[in-house]
Amino acid sequence: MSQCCINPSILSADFVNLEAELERISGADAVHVDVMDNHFVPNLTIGLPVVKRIQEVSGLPLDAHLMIADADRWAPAYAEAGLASVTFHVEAAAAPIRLARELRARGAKAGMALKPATPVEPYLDMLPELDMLLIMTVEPGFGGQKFLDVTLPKIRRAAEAVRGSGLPIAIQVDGGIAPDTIERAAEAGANVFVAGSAVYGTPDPNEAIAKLRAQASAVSRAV
Ligand SMILES: O=C(CO)[C@@H](O)[C@H](O)COP(=O)(O)O
Repeated sequence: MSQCCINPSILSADFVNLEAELERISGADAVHVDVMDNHFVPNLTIGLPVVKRIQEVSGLPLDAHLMIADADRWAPAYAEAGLASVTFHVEAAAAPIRLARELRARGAKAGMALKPATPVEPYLDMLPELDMLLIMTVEPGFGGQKFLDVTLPKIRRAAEAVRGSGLPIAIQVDGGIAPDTIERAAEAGANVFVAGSAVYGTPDPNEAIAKLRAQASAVSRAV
């Protein structure tokens, strides 16, 4: 895949003016929605009712990243709500294969996220059950953190396994993605990039999206 996707995280948006903030990222590929429960991560954001409303007013597909405990119980409702993709954390799922199947059965793409310290190897057999692997490039919980270079070998390993499988599985990265880090992540094999502060922290979010996409796509074409 040479055309890379940029999914801005609305964690860095102004939550009081979300509808206007969505309009500022109209050039994005999808809206990345971070759901945090203050259990799985030490931060609290929004839940299903707000996500549903965002879905109603957004002209873009929604890409939900569930940083919540007991994902087996709560994630299927996000798929039921019609979101394009629903990503749960493997560390928070008792039965990840069953959960991925449930998400797909409800019409969503099934994504599985790994924290920086979680190895990918034990889960490579699961690839046929997934549409996306999210390799966290910071500890989940907060925007504005520094990209962890230590995650690059894991991105490489995941991308290599996906290529070997021949399956159309996206490799998403999330955390510290910015003009000075996106090329490293793309070179390692990522093709869907979540960016919060590097998009909303600029005067023109759509311009930031276009630049990030061009940077990543150029690297992706070259490798
Ligand atoms: O999931 C998370 C944080 O847990 C992310 O989606 C952040 O919101 C990304 O923010 P930046 O690092 O791009 O500022």
